[in-house]
Amino acid sequence: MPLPKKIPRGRRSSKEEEEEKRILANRYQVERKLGSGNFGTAFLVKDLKCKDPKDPEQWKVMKEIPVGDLQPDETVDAMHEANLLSKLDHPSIVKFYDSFLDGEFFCIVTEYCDGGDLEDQIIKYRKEGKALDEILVMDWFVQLLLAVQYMHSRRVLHRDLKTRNIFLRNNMVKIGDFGISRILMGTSDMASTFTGTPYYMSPEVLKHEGYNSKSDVWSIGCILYELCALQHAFEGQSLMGVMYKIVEGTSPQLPDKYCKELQGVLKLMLVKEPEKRPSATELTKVPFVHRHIEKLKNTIQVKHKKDMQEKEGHRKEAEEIDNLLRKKTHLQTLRDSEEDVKWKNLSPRERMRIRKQQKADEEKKKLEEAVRQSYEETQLKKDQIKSSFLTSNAGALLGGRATRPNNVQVHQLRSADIAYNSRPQTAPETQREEKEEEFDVAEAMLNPGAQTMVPKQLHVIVEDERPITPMKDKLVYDIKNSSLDWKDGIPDQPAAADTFYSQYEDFEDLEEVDEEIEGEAEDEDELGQTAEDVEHLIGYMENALDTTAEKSVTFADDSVAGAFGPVVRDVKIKNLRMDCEKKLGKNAFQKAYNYLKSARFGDMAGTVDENEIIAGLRQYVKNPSDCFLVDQLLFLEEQAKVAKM
Ligand SMILES: Nc1ncnc2c1ncn2[C@@H]1O[C@H](COP(=O)(O)OP(=O)(O)OP(=O)(O)O)[C@@H](O)[C@H]1O
Repeated sequence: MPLPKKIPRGRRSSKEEEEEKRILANRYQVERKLGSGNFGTAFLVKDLKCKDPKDPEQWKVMKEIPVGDLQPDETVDAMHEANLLSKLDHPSIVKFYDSFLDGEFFCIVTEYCDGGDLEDQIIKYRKEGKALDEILVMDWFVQLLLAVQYMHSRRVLHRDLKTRNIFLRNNMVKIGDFGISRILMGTSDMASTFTGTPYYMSPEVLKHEGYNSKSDVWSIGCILYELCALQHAFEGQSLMGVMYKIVEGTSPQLPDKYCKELQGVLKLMLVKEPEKRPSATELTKVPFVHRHIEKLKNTIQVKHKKDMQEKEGHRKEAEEIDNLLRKKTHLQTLRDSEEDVKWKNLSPRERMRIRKQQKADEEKKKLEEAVRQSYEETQLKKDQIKSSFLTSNAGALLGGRATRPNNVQVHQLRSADIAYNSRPQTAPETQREEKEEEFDVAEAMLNPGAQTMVPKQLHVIVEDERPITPMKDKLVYDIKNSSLDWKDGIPDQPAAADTFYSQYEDFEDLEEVDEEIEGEAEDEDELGQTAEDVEHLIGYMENALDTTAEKSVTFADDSVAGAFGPVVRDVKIKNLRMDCEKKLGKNAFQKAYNYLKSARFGDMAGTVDENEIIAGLRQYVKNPSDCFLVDQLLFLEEQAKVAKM
């Protein structure tokens, strides 16, 4: 998984930078703000408990929800609910990790999904003028259905399913905020209708008939429609218009591109009466859905098997490299300690011999350097001789004898190879031949008479007053035998380790190999995480395909008092008011608000129809549909008033 993108420093306010330094619960370091929702603010955080800086699981989401100044005993229910949620685990549900109180905030820590949400996808497709492929729609829908089935079988309702709450991670969909509304709002009837956007609300919820498991099914029906049509299932110019369509309107039609069976599934999910609407489990038994679960299971299984084989291949390769490196280190250690032991076991005579050879090694280096320098100087001299000879004796060379320069001596040595053999190894063979050729010409110029007398195999070193001594000659001979490799306790040919090292010629150094292995391990981690999810999903699909599975029942939440309810609701109302002011401007907002309040709940209530209300709003705002949020605000304020009575 790619690490979360960083916002460039310049684009962050100093407050945001300050935010980034915060560490909560001694564990979560705020990285950046992701956005604000109905209840609070979401942040990307780094889990400091994850020690591996490359572990993608270190990135989590923390939602900070203002809940006011509560006594610890007032939060017991919420904490208990949160604890239960953290025990649930499904590959298509955003994992709930942790929760804690931090001052006046209730904090929830969940899995981070880096692939955006379904609303983003819908907007993207709409902008590009494209439609989502039916198979992709069904792949996502099946995952959503199985996730809802899982939660419902544990008697947990979502209450706020919408495309903005469904995330993508590693090409799998994941539902966020499952069970959160129960923690925050409890399960009172008041809470049942208290959600943000109305587009996914079921008729029974809008009619205050209570929220139950079928209400979640309605919401995924709306999501299914939106994925196909790229617009809400129930649209309207005003909140009331949307609500009216949900309660009274007909079921929307999918675009022709999608098959009749899919249209049939949608129709089942958008049945107005919850008792006639199928449960998530019943939907998995609808032949079209059942077949798709089977198809998806097979596709995932084949791909998973291939991924696993590839992973196994990578793992084996990484293991081999790892083993070889271990052997290499081990061998080196052994070799070092062997040398220690063997050194101790040597006789004084042998030790003396080795010391001598070590000394010879050092001398060898010195001599090599001296020979190299001498060689270079000689070449330089020859060049000088050649050019001065050619300029000053050109005539003589052409017609008679050349003059020999005074400061040059020529030494002919029987131990001929020495000069070249002890030359630095880097001198290429061709260069060597060229030099020999050059030398012969120079020699001919220096000593034309001797030219035929110099045997071809003899090499001559030209030195500036520095003859090679017998002592040096002897050292050069010693160099050839100065290897310090071991065999049977005495220096010998290169050890097996060198042959072993040669396998690593491709690697610049050990660090590079380590990085390579680390990289493989990282891929493996990511695959490991995905693989786990995939295996779980296959398991859930197998269960869903089991026709003997029990039939599910409709249920509503068990009664839980939402301790945070009143505060959370007030925060939501405050935020909504701010959003309205921002959208319409303070002045226009206030006028539209007063007018709508009177039309919905005041003097005008029941005397004007929806068209008249829209026409009335035109006095204050250019686009009456911009007052959608104002309607929502009024609706929430009314609920809060009733709740306080
Ligand atoms: N698990 C997650 N992984 C990645 N991004 C997330 C996650 N949860 C939330 N976000 C992002 O954080 C931002 C705020 O999310 P939040 O859920 O608080 O509000 P919302 O979804 O916009 O509205 P609502 O409160 O109605 O759910 C959004 O941009 C959302 O995409």
